[in-house]
Amino acid sequence: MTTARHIVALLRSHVDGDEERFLSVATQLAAHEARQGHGKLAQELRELIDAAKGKGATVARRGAGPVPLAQPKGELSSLLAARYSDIRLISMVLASDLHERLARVITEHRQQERLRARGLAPRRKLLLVGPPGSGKTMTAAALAGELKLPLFTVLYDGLIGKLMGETATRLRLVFEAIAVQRGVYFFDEFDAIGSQRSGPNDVGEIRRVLNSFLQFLENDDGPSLIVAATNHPELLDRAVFRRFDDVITYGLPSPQIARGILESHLTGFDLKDVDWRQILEATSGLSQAEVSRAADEAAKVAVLSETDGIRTSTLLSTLAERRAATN
Ligand SMILES: Nc1ncnc2c1ncn2[C@@H]1O[C@H](COP(=O)(O)OP(=O)(O)OP(=O)(O)O)[C@@H](O)[C@H]1O
Repeated sequence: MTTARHIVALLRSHVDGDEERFLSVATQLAAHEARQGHGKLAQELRELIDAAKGKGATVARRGAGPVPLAQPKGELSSLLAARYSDIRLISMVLASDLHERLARVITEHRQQERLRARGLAPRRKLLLVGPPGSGKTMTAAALAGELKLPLFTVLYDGLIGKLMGETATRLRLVFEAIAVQRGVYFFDEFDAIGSQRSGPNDVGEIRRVLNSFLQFLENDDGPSLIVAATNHPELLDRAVFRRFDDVITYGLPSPQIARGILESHLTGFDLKDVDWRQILEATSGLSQAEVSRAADEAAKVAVLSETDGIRTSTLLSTLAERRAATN
């Protein structure tokens, strides 16, 4: 191939976005120049090709694939449970303001290098507050799923020690992991840290654990997301709220959200006979989790009666069952 032909082939592979072909033609060009006795030029081309290959691999690692999941080892294995999540934000039925806040966290995380380059910090320490079953855990999983990051759930049984100072030492281990292994770290029932219900009944020790947590949280400047969730914000020290980049409040579902959850769980079933006014009245006071469960139960009834149609009476009874179960 002549050099002009090489240039045509290079441009064509560039236009087609065919990087492999682009690098292969560039390698042929380097060999061609070497044969012509242009050793220095050939060497320069080879170095550029090697650099381009390395860059391509880094981009592929960062952009496309999920961040590799290193299972916690040694003492960490009793402190963190690791998994991948395939939940996406779109799997959640959310009020638009809540959706926007979570989407903003995702965007800021994806663009964190751009933000950091201008001295700006992405939102990465979140406190989720709301009643049981309102979607806090699902949110942590959706953030991990969207960002292709492993989800690490902090295991309190392992974390909370009986001996003085033990909990703070283990917390340090968790924060060391947060700094080195990129992921979404989820502290569910966050009030367990520093509340009377958990550690030894020594108020001084409880205070120390909370202070350690706040100190570690403040010092952390790594690439991981830290998500804490609580059903009991009233148990949290006021100082805690300030240390998070965002405090996001969850509530019970509005009738519109409840309908969205029912419809999404009953995709593929015929809902034309459903009396939504009655159904939505019956969802009042139930959590997102209970509404989801009721939808799944109604789906099972339909499948087992070999029908695609969901009846109002079935949904009313599965919703009533969930209400009875929560009371
Ligand atoms: N916004 C939502 N959209 C769709 N389904 C939801 C939503 N929120 C919750 N769910 C359903 O409810 C289930 C339980 O929710 P989740 O575990 O996230 O609640 P939680 O707030 O973490 O509860 P807890 O405080 O008891 O841990 C989810 O697995 C999902 O099926």
